[in-house]
Formats: sequence, structure tokens, C-alpha cells
Amino acid sequence: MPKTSEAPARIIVDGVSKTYRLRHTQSFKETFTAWARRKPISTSFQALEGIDVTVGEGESIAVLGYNGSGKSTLLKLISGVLRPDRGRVLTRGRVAGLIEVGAGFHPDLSGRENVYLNAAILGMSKDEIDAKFDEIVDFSEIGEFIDTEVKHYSSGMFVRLAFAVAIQTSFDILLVDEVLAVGDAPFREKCKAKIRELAERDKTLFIVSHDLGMISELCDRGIVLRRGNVIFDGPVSDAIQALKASDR
Ligand SMILES: Nc1ncnc2c1ncn2[C@@H]1O[C@H](COP(=O)(O)OP(=O)(O)OP(=O)(O)O)[C@@H](O)[C@H]1O
Repeated sequence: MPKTSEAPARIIVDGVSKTYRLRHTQSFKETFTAWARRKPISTSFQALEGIDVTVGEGESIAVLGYNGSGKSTLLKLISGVLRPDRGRVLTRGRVAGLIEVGAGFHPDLSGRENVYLNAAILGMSKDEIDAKFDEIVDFSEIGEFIDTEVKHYSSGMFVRLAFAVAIQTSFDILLVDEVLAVGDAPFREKCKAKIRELAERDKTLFIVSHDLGMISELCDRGIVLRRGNVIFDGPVSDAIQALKASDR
């Protein structure tokens, strides 16, 4: 049974399914040969099947599951990057997402220009960004690299800057997909402290991670996905047990 939060809902995932099309040919020649031999050119793969999840205001939720279980697909549906084939996803309030390392960054622009670009995409005005700029750079620890083109950044530097921008926006829902894993240990500690502070300020947090230690420190509730289905939804410690007890 899906758990229904008592707090007013921020996210409703209602009977959501998502299917991907897997292509089996690369070229026109291969497509023609497959067609002539009556072989399928593509097949479909169901990544999520009838998912029901309601997340309340101020909840911190972990999404757990082995590789390929559908966690990123679920986050992308909530962020609006993907659309469901069936069912619906409703969100209330502003959504900020840290979904892919470097996503939303323009490689030929400097860190500074990307801060302005990203923060504007996330709904901040120029004056708001000006006022927060130093705090963003301080948190990211990018230092003198702020005027370097981000194509020269390491993946950890990308994430530090993206995280620093996202937490300065006035979001209600923060989606974090595994990206913190590329940060080094001191930065991860700093992010954890920030995430705890955000949770105390009643932000809704939706975190995908394989780092069970981090998850159990930050989240109250855990959802376990297995092959596109929710197999557990409840207290995070029980979710971790359910994950460990399940197979791929
Ligand atoms: N664009 C796509 N086209 C085809 N198949 C896809 C696409 N994106 C994801 N998939 C498939 O859907 C399934 C779920 O992928 P998803 O990335 O949501 O899993 P995940 O639980 O986040 O995995 P991981 O722990 O490895 O990050 C996988 O089998 C994946 O290969």
C-alpha cells in the first residue's frame, strides 16, 4: 500500500507508467535488413509501472533501488523533464532539480555567467542573484575558477556550483539525483548539513542515492523501487532493510 502523507501534498504521482523505446538498428541499411527479415526495429521497455506516491510538505524522501530500477526516471518525471505515458504527476510550488552533473550549464560560459544563467532559469531576478552571488561562490568553494569556462571544471566542481545555486533559489521541492556522490567528503558533509537545514525549514526533499548512510541520516521516509514497481514505502530504516532483502 502506498503511504499517504498527512501534510498537505507537494508531489502527487498518480498511476504513472513510463515506457522507453529501445532501437535495435543504427543505420538505414540495418533498418532495411531488419524490415526485410521481419525482425523488430525497436522494442519497448517499461521503466515504471503504475507508480503511486504522495509526498507532503516538509518531507524528506529517499528513493532507493538497484541499478536500472527506475529511480532517475521517476525524478525526471517529477521535474517535468519527461512526461508519463499513463497517469499524472502533480507538483505544488517551485521545483529545483539537481538531476545530472553539469545539466543546465553552458560549457563555453564561465562559472560566473553560468550562475546567472542557472539562477535565472530557476526563477531568480538579476538583483536577487547579485545579492546572493558571493554566498553562492563561497558555498561552492570554486574560488578563483569562477571566471574560468565551465568546460574546464571537474565533475565535482560542476556539482558544487550547481548545488550552491539551487539552494539559494526559493524552491519548495528539491530533487537530488546521485549528483552529490561526485563531491568529495568535506563537500558532501557540507551538503548534508545544508539539506538538514532545508528540511527543518519545511522544504520537500526527494533524494536518489546509493549511499545508504547518507540516506538514513537525511531522510525520514524511503521508497524502494524494483524493476519499475514500488515494493516498499515507509520509514527509511525499514526501506533500507527492504532494499537489502530484495534482489535485482
Ligand atoms: N532514454 C532511455 N532510453 C531507453 N531506456 C532507458 C532510457 N533511460 C532509462 N532507460 C532504462 O530504464 C531503466 C531505468 O533507468 P533509470 O535510469 O531510471 O534507473 P535508475 O534506478 O536510476 O538506475 P541507476 O541506479 O543505475 O542510476 C533502465 O533499464 C534504463 O536502461
